[in-house]
Amino acid sequence: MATTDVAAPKKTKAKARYLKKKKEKRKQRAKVAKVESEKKAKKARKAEHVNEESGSEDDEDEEEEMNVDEEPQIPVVIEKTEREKKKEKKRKNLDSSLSGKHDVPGPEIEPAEFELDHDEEKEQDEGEDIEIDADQEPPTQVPAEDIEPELPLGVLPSFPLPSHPDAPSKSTLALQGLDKHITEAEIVHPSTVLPIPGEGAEEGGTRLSEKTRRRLKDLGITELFAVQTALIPYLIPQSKIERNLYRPFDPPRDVCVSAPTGSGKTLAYVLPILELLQTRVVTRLRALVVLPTRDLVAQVRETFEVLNKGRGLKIGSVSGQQSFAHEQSQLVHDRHSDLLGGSSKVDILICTPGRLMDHLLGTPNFSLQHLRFLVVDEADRLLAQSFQDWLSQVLSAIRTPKKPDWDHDDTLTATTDLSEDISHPYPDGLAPNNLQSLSLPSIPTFLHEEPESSCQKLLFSATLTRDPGKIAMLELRNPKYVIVQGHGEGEESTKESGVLKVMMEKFAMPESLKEHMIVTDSMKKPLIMFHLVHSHNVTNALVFTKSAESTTRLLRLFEFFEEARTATGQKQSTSIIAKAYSSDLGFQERKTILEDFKAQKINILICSDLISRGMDISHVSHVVSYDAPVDIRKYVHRAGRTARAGREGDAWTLVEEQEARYFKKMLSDADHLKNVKRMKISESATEPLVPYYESALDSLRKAYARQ
Ligand SMILES: Nc1ncnc2c1ncn2[C@@H]1O[C@H](COP(=O)(O)OP(=O)(O)OP(=O)(O)O)[C@@H](O)[C@H]1O
Repeated sequence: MATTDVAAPKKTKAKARYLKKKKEKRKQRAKVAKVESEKKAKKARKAEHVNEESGSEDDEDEEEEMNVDEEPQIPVVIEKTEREKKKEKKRKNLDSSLSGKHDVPGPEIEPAEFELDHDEEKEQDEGEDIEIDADQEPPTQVPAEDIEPELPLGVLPSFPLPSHPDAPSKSTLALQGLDKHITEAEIVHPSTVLPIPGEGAEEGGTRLSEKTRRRLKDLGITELFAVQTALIPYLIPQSKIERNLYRPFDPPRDVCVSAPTGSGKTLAYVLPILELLQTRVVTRLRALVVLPTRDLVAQVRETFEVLNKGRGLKIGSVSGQQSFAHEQSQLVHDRHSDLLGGSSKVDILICTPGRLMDHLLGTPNFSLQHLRFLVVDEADRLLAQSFQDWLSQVLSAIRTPKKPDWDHDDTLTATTDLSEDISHPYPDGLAPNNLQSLSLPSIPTFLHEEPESSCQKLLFSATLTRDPGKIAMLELRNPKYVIVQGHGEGEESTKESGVLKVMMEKFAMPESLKEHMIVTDSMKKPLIMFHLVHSHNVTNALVFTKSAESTTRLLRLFEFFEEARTATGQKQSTSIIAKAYSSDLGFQERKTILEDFKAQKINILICSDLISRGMDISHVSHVVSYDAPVDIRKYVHRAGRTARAGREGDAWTLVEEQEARYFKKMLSDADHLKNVKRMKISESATEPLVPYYESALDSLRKAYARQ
């Protein structure tokens, strides 16, 4: 008994409280004061009796005992109905079998023994109750409805069996253990804009110089978009001191940005880089922009060049598009002597991670030690690529060189021979980052702080990674998160909900995008696509397939279809010009095709996912996912090739019947299913095109048979 009492103190307390309440009610029902006094008298007599037997008992225990042993005992037993007796017996058995606490066999129970047990318990609990507020609610583990009020006295109430607590919701889990910087993210509504004041006016909060504002106006840009409103003034500090390129003892915070496709992320980093670097005196490599594909490198370089006009900063790119030796000659002045701090022909370098690694390891005097900005665009994609461990190599190359070891004679003995590794040339002693590291110990200084690299990392994506491991790899310094995120009707817009959406991969899409899915038989997919193109007069579209090979096959079928259609049936209608765009083509060929598409000499680009990320072709009115994307990130980036910069756009996805369930689940997990409407195409709608389609299939079969 003793051990069980110790093992279950809470249970005992709850029971005691229940019994106490019951007793209070009973007291209130006492109508006659006379009966009360009689009871007290009897109690006193009983107290004497008990004290003689077992030492001191308090008043309440005595009262309880009296109720059972003395006068009321017999009437209570008599008044019990058959049902109550059965219930009592059942309960005793249940209690004893569940907890073993009341080890009393049901039928042979001795009332006296039972009362004694009960009183012992009560005695203990009354003592505890002194510290507890009498009005206190019963403990949650014993809900009031579980206690049956008609239980006879002396019968312990049953307690609910232990049960599993409810599993935490997905949203609770997504927010658990999040870095505090993420929970403190700045949430910006996509409709936020900041007008750019014209020439002669104040900068109007944009922090942009007059030169830049003039250039933007020439390009037709009159206001900053949401992501730019949040980022440009933040990255261009107001005070002159803070605009210093290097602040080794007060380095800038890193920034992570999640904003929808086509929302203007590129200008959000291009403009601050150009503004801050224009004060530089000598050319050093100060900004490095890393992108996942050559096509994107070419696109971003163009944006830099357009905005750099009249500023004189030198911009370069390396992506393997030219020979390695040629790229080397574009990057550094001198590849043959060891130069302090390396040498650079460019202020800004735009590159792919693979080629960057080649130069870091193979181009003498190519150094990242003057880097002020490291931009990782399409960050989630780049972090998924290992490419010779590019990220850790880059991070180690931008770190402030370690203080050399000084021996007791004040002679310099560097711990490592820095000249050994061509990728890390001798540190430039004059670079503000390094001044402290090269100071002689004999010069007294009160500064004990180690200088830090002033390199600011800027990460961008429409589908920012939520993987804490990947984020940790970046070694971010006090990162500021900016999330451009709207909210649906009836949804509350709080910081928490914005963060939650990104963490649960509920990515924001452009508000001007209309999305549809068409569930179809796989055999009819080409016919459906041709029908969509013709019935909606689509003349500027990207059609995504799952591979370079499917791209070629679909293009050939489409060309045969157009041939058949224009040759026989609809003589008046002009043929739609389509071209393939995939990794099967060389870079120059792709470049020419892209230029023709931008010039609208080509109507439809049938492409692989090579251009599903980042490519900015403003006039794309439709995106067709001919093969349904298999993950939500791919869906977001493909669809995001249209409806850019606030323009209207349609995204259609053809879903084969057997894929429909998976596709819908993918959208539903991203809380996006409601945004994608179902489009039904009847047989009669496609019927007029069937003869051309059949003829095209026949031609394709023959063409493949010839090969
Ligand atoms: N403030 C602005 N006013 C007008 N047009 C703008 C503005 N900012 C950017 N744009 C235009 O919006 C288009 C999309 O910009 P950008 O390519 O930077 O989008 P993004 O957010 O990087 O998209 P993605 O995630 O797909 O790479 C570009 O054509 C760009 O010129």
